[in-house]
Amino acid sequence: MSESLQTERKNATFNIKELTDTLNGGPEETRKRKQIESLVFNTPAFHRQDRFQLSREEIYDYSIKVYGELIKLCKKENIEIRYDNPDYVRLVGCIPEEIPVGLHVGMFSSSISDQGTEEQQKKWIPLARNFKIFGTYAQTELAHGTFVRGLETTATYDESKQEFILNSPTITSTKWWPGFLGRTSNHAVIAAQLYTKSKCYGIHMFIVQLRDLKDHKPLPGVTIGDIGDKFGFDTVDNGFLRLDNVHIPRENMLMKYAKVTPEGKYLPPTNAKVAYSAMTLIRVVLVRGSAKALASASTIAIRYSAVRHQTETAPGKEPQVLDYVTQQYKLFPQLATALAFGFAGNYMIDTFNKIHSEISSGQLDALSELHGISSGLKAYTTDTATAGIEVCRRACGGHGYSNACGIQHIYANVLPCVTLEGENTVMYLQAASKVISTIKRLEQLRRSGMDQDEAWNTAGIELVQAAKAHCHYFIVKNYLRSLEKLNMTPSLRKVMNSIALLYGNYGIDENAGDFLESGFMTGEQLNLVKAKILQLLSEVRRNAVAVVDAFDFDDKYLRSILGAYDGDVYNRLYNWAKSSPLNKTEVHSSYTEYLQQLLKSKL
Ligand SMILES: CCCCCCCCCCCCCC(=O)SCCNC(=O)CCNC(=O)[C@H](O)C(C)(C)COP(=O)(O)OP(=O)(O)OC[C@H]1O[C@@H](n2cnc3c(N)ncnc32)[C@H](O)[C@@H]1OP(=O)(O)O
Ligand SMILES: Cc1cc2nc3c(=O)[nH]c(=O)nc-3n(C[C@H](O)[C@H](O)[C@H](O)COP(=O)(O)OP(=O)(O)OC[C@H]3O[C@@H](n4cnc5c(N)ncnc54)[C@H](O)[C@@H]3O)c2cc1C
Repeated sequence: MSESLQTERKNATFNIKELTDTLNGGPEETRKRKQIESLVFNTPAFHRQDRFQLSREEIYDYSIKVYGELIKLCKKENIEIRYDNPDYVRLVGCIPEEIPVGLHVGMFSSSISDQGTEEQQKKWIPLARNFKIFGTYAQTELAHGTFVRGLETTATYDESKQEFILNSPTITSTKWWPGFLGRTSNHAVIAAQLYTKSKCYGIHMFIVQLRDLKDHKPLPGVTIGDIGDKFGFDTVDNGFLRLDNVHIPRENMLMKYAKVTPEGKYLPPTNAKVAYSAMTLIRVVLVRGSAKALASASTIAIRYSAVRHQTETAPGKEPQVLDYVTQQYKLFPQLATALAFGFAGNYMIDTFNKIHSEISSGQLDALSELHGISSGLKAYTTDTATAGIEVCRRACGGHGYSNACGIQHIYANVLPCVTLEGENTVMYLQAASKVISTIKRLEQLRRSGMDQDEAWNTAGIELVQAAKAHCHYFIVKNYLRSLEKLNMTPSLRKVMNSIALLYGNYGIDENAGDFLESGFMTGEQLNLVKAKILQLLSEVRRNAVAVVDAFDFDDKYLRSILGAYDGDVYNRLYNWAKSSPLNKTEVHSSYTEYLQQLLKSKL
């Protein structure tokens, strides 16, 4: 165990276990989490030491193996795989890979349970829940992701056969990006333009079988595959799909809200946007996901900064890099943000559960409110977490660039979240129709003769800024309210208050221009904010390692040499280097193939 980390832990002014329990929702919740986690951490099949040295094909193979192991484990332990089962959420939450179960449960099955009739649910949900079928959510196309109404895939009703016929009429209508579509899924919920009696009724969802259940071969009319290598998400076979006259029974259109009768009559839903429910669920989940990702990266960078000593500041004294105020100014706001987003994530899950049960019972009034807040917070938290994770990586210096750091993987998997489930600018704009002050500006533009679309586009930058400011304000308010409600010992409360104040003051400092421009604060007041931040950084310094310890990430989850609990960074780094595939033999084969020739040549 690193002496530096031991000292940090000894010097903490609060009880680490108390904070872990507080963040988990009580000691009993911590116990349940640890019990579930031990199932994963004690099953060797979930872990590969050489994970970061595998080829793309091997990584995909590994992710499917993990998927299978997870399903077996759930069956053995009697854990029902559904997104609203806390034990399942705990279990899947300690697997640090993207595996197909997320989309299968979170988008494929949830679309059916939210938008399917009782009969459809009776037929499909047991098949999905028992993994007799593997599903994904195929909406995005080559030419249209954001503009859902512009999708080109068609589902045309043929009343003589009571079937829908699905087609990708153009290259641009090829489904593109859906996760686990390329090689894994045999079914998909597909978004397509519904046609009946020669009239288009817009986007609706259809369950389509894509592959044979016996040999997994694509069914007639289905052309399907992986879209190729990406920045990250290397476990995922994001796919392409073309449909050529694929027939499905009428009953495969999800018909809880919108319906097509056997005779081909279209019956509209009370709110067409109810068809977007799966996207809303994942946007909500991503708020908590951002918090967890930033907490993981903060843990690695803060532990490493306590172990790392650099630059002799007095004879024989090389301080821990965590003692430099500049390092604290990089890292402690990330720690504070992770906590703030954690509370925002809890708020979103509670709000989602409340509104979701209203929607299930047919009351759709709060759908738009849920959409506004989930869009804004999804964008704000994924944007901020992505930037914060990179700050953590850079704070690890040179070793931060090695895959041994562990932050790269976190970054690569959070990065697409600023695009998937709604590109963030577009999501901010969805949240901005909800911010009162921007309406004034829009009215001004309208009075100057612009039409609604023109005015909206012209005010776009301000609208996005307003949405960001609103999300930030909401998160600060929710953070302070959540702390007030928690039952904590005075020593823990003191630490948590300092971190919350740091979050608030740092936010003002970062956006100082806006506060000055609006006349809300003077330069003198901003100087007070800066002084307060310095004071708070020194308060947080003493407890920083203990706070990240309280997140309680297992080393098997973090997979970081720089951020492991024992801080034995240098021995581990040396062993990591020795295990590099390039070091397998004493002399690499390229020597005899090329270098030796060069040495022998008479150039
Ligand atoms: C962090 C670490 C985690 C790691 C891994 C996680 C893995 C995750 C895996 C996930 C894999 C990724 C999986 C994927 O990526 S799945 C694909 C995700 N795709 C998208 O998210 C597409 C984004 N685009 C849209 O959602 C729509 O097209 C938007 C919203 C832009 C416009 O829409 P549309 O073109 O239809 O517009 P309209 O003009 O007809 O209507 C506008 C009106 O509609 C209201 N409205 C709009 N939407 C909703 C809604 N949902 N609930 C309630 N209401 C809604 C809106 O407020 C407005 O209301 P009002 O103002 O008129 O009253
Ligand atoms: C890793 C990953 C996984 C994915 N998984 C799935 C999946 O499982 N299923 C699925 O169906 N899809 C999936 N997607 C697709 C994803 O949902 C879309 O890529 C996303 O919704 C963005 O759409 P787009 O690609 O069309 O971006 P575009 O809309 O083309 O964005 C390009 C630029 O245009 C801007 N822009 C677009 N419209 C507007 C506007 N109205 N106002 C202002 N600016 C605008 C954007 O801000 C952005 O800067 C996935 C994508 C990725 C990267």
